Parts: sequence; C-alpha cells; structure tokens
Amino acid sequence: MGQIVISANNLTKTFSGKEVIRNCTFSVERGSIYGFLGRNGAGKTTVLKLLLGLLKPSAGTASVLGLDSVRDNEAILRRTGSLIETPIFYEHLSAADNLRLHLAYMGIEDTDVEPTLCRVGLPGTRSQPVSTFSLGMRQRLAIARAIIHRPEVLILDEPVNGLDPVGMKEMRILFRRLVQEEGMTILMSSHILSEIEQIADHVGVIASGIIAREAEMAGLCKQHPSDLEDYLISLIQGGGDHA
Ligand SMILES: Nc1ncnc2c1ncn2[C@@H]1O[C@H](COP(=O)(O)OP(=O)(O)OP(=O)(O)O)[C@@H](O)[C@H]1O
Repeated sequence: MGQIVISANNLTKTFSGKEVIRNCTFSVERGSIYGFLGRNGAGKTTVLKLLLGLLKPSAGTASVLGLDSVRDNEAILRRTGSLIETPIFYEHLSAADNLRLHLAYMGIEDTDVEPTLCRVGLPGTRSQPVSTFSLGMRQRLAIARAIIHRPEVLILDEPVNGLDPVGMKEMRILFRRLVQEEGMTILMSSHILSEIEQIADHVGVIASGIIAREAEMAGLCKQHPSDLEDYLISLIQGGGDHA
C-alpha cells in the first residue's frame, strides 16, 4: 500500500441529534483518485467538509497530509485545493481577476493565471464578468481555482456538476494528468456511477452516512463484469456488501 494522505477514522457527525455520518473509516493513497459515491443526502459533502476542517466531527478523527482536520485546518486549506458545494465568486470580476484574488489570498505572487484558464477550457474570457458565465463555465472556473496554487491534494465535491459530456471528458483527462504528471492525490465525490467508474482507482460507497463498501475499481470491474452498475446501485441504496 502507498503512503496514505487522507484518512478518516470512525468519523461521526450529528446535526441536531441526528447522526448523518456514522463511524466512517477510509483512506486515500498518494497519487491516486478516490471516488466517493453516494446518493443525494448520503453524507458525501459532510465528510469532505469534516476532512477540510470546515465542520467539526462529533466523534472520530480525520487527517489530510498528516495534519489533523480540526487542529490544523488552516494548514490543510493552504495545501489542498477544494471545491465544496456551489462555488462562490466575485461576480462583477473576470475569471482571471477571481483567480488573481484567490492567489493573493493564498499569499502566492507572480503566477500567470492564463495557463490554468486554458487547462480548464476557459481561454479568452478576458474581462467578461463571472456573472455572465454559464453553469459549466462557473464549474470550470471553480476547478481552476482549486488547482491554480498547485496543491498536493484535491478534494472535490461533485466536480463535474453542470458540465456537458465534452466538459466531463475534458475534466476527466485533466484530473488524470494532475495525478500522473504532477503527483496530486484526488478525492472526489459524485452521485454519477459512470463518472466514478471511469476515473477512480478506488471507490468508497456511502449510504445513509455509513461506508457500505471500499474497493479497488479494477477489482470491482473484474468481480462484476456485466452487472457493476446494478451492484453499485444496490450499495448506494444501502443494500450492504454482498460482493
Ligand atoms: N448544516 C446542517 N444541518 C443539518 N443537517 C445537515 C446539515 N448539513 C447536512 N445535513 C444533512 O446531512 C445529510 C447529508 O448531507 P450531505 O450534504 O453531506 O449529503 P450529500 O451526499 O453531499 O448529498 P448531495 O449529493 O445531495 O449533495 C442530509 O440529510 C442533510 O440534510
């Protein structure tokens, strides 16, 4: 097993007395893509927020790059790129200015934002304000913001939301490159089975706040050559592990 860079240990989160995350334990190896799969409301966003230290666990611990998610959350936010829920931008500013402001906030100077805008398929938007962007353009900009400071880890909540099939494929290729050429580690959530099947090295299925199954994608494909989709659907519906 490779070096673990993200780990959740018996993470539990309760909102107003209701346990929405229960004893979640999983880990992500350096240089891999981990797909976090679950239905709407399963608890994906909550787990990602707990990892980033944006929420405090009711029990259990989490760490990213060896840093504790509660104690060291500022350091984690500096060394990771993230996209959680609907991205918020300075609407009256251009894509480039939004990225420049983000870099300034991160204390990074002298970075040309154009190459990153090209990488996410947003070249030539010049002074166009973000308020005029389509949903797909906003998502591309959010991905640009997550990667522009060259983080070691990316934590992405539904990163292909709002993208058309061309955009989804382009981002899949980009994510693979970031892993293979820049050694990034990616944890991404999705409720889209095919997206996770196509991109993830490992998959973790979450159902009603519980990790129902963790597996290597290649192994799962071998075990379920003709019924992988049905198998994953049974898991995300809370059907338990009957591989
Ligand atoms: N701040 C909060 N207060 C109360 N309940 C919350 C809060 N945040 C999340 N929840 C509840 O926790 C559960 C998990 O929500 P979460 O957003 O993590 O799911 P998800 O898997 O990311 O869903 P989706 O795919 O729809 O984004 C849901 O029942 C949700 O209503």
